[in-house]
Amino acid sequence: MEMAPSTMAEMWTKMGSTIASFMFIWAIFRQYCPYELRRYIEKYTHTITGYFSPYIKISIHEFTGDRLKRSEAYVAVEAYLSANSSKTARRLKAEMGKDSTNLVLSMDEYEKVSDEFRGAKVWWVASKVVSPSRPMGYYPEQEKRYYRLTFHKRYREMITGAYLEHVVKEGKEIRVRNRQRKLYTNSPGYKWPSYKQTMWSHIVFEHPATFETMALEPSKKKEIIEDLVTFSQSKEFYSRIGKAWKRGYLLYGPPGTGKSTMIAAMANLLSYDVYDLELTAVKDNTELRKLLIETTSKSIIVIEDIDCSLDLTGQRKKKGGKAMGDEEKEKMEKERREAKEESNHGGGGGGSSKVTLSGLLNFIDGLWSACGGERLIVFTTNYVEKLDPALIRRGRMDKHIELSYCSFEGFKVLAKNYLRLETHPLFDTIEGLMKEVDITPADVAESLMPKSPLDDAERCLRSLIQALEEAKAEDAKKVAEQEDMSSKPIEDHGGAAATEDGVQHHENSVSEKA
Ligand SMILES: Nc1ncnc2c1ncn2[C@@H]1O[C@H](COP(=O)(O)OP(=O)(O)OP(=O)(O)O)[C@@H](O)[C@H]1O
Ligand SMILES: [Mg+2]
Repeated sequence: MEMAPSTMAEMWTKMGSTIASFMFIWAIFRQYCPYELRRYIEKYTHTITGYFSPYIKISIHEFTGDRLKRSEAYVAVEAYLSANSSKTARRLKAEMGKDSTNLVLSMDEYEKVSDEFRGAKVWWVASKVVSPSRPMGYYPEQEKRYYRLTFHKRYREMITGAYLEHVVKEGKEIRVRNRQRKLYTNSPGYKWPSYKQTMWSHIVFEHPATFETMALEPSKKKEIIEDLVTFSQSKEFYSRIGKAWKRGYLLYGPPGTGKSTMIAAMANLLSYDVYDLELTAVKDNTELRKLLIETTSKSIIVIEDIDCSLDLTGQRKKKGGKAMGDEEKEKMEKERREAKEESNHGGGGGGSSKVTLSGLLNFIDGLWSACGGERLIVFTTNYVEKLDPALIRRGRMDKHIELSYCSFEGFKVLAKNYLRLETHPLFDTIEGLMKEVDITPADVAESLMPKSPLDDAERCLRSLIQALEEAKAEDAKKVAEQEDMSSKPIEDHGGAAATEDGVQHHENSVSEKA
């Protein structure tokens, strides 16, 4: 029997208004019903519908019990769905992708997408639970995001086994492929609000340095690359020998010899993130541990100028006593540290850190340091001899790499990079001069940099020759002054002190120059 059109219309209107009233009442209920009561009702509604529904639901939460780190499963599902849902989802959100060149689409909150696996259909929903703000209103509402997977109970075994394995595996692969590498900092310049869940701030890591462009003796370069690659492929080995999967590198040498550049090259070689840890901005050992826990796998934790970051040299100073001329040296050293701190961190260090040497040692190889895995810890310093031996012993800092003045081989790499020159008649002159004086790769690079559009390769090489000749004249002047001073009997002590200062350090480096 067919219904009259007017009756049909009435019925639709009635149904529409019933649904609208129900939704209105539900909205009012959600708004004014106490949070606990609402959760209680929702819980029992789910239990009752669960008895009748043939569907199974699995939730994957962003933060699990300990709430310290995003759950790995959530992150993998997020990546999997971003790649697979952008063609079917109707509401998408866009984020900047790798190398900041493209937008990556992923499903928006409350969006539902379907997926198929070996003939079984499943549905994914991105959702969140909003917990209410605290009574004093100081902390804002907290959002707990999760993905919910729904599927028919007849596929239970396959979905909980093979399908979820497939999602996590593919999600992880997608993440590695699309990963936009990040440079993190804990510097106070980027103060985080107290309710924010992470203590690190980050920007995209875009440093172009590679080992290829680094001026370094070829055999040393090869050795470092092999060491890094072996480390990154040794997951099984580390677990077999019962050691946390991490490795410490100590980079030391005079300013401008490429320590920071090498860190960027390491990150680019292994596709790791970089955590630039500013120790003076860390309140105490507890905060240091929190920062460590929040670092992710496949990363390099860097502490630059470790000798300037903490008073890790205090014990040694007390033991050694004061030699003649030490006061002046100490003053100069203090100025150098302050200048370094300011240039590295825009003067934001503050210096009120209560991090101790033992806190730092714990950070490097305590129990907490093993969480996460696949991590490099890199320290840099200009004065390796000033660091506490405990800090840099093998096992903590496994590999000590000295970066020294530029060798002729190093110069050739720079000439190739900067001027596209493999050989030139002026190379012989440069080689001769480089044997006589020390010059940092930073100074060579600066001389080879064209200063005007008219500067051709030859002009740049001549500019380097001039810099080398000036350095040679400067050295000769210093030697003459020293000889002059040591010829006076009263200044014998001065001569002794001089063996400890920069000149001595300089000579050591010459002998090690490639
Ligand atoms: N070995 C090198 N190969 C190529 N370029 C280099 C090298 N060393 C230095 N440079 C150039 O010099 C600049 C300064 O180098 P870098 O900042 O790495 O020195 P550093 O050793 O970290 O100095 P500091 O001790 O003052 O921090 C870099 O931008 C880079 O262009
Ligand atoms: Mg540096």
